[in-house]
Amino acid sequence: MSVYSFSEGSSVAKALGQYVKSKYDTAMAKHGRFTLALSGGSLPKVLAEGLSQQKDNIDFSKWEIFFADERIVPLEDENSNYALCKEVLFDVLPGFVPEQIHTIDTKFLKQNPLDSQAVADEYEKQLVHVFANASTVKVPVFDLMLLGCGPDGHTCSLFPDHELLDEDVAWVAPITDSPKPPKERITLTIPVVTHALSVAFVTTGAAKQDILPVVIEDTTSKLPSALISRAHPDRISWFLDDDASAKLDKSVLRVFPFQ
Ligand SMILES: O=C(O)[C@H](O)[C@@H](O)[C@H](O)[C@H](O)COP(=O)(O)O
Repeated sequence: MSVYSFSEGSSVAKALGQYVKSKYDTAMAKHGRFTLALSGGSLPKVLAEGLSQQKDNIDFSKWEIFFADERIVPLEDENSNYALCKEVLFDVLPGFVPEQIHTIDTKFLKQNPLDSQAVADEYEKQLVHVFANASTVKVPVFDLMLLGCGPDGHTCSLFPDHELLDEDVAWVAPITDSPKPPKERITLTIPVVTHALSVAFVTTGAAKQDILPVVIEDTTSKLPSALISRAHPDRISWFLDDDASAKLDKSVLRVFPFQ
């Protein structure tokens, strides 16, 4: 596991941009496209800042984008992860192909009651379609997942002690009791997240400093972020600022290789 800490947010963004560019280069050399799963929360803005420094050397039309989790709301709703990413990323950086940005199918929102399982199943079909010829294993293999980590150790919409942590069949699952609002969401499941070739957690601010030692240093932790970090430590990077990393043992920190 590579844990990086930077003195300020702009340095986190710059490093994240360099890291994503290197994963994009590797994916392009390998299969001519870049498959990426994105979280909501604070991540999209940091990513946008980092990518704006790399944009001249990236062909965004080669990006195939899914959401690591999504709130079941209209696509233009202020709670939509897609809406947030559209505002700060897709509408700002050049070349994204709308058909390659995979949103939830909002036709289900017209139903009453809402069938969140149907939303998850349809999203899974989009994954099947995109990864049909690419995967030799029975789980999609993303080039990169960019995730957040909540102050309780959740990531995607995988929350501590939730039954979804045991899901080992579905690629996409609904959640109807999310402790972080809104309650109704879909999320990629742990098998999909842990099959990604690379996973980066991007987490800043003092509100995260108590949970990070548990997630990163406690090898028995059952918190979702810890379970994912431990599955394949060599594929995991953490991008933190010094407020977030303040209570980590300094021996876990690595020097960021691109600087
Ligand atoms: O849709 C969501 O709610 C996010 O995908 C969620 O999993 C987020 O990544 C974490 O809650 C961290 O959010 P912050 O980075 O804003 O703390």
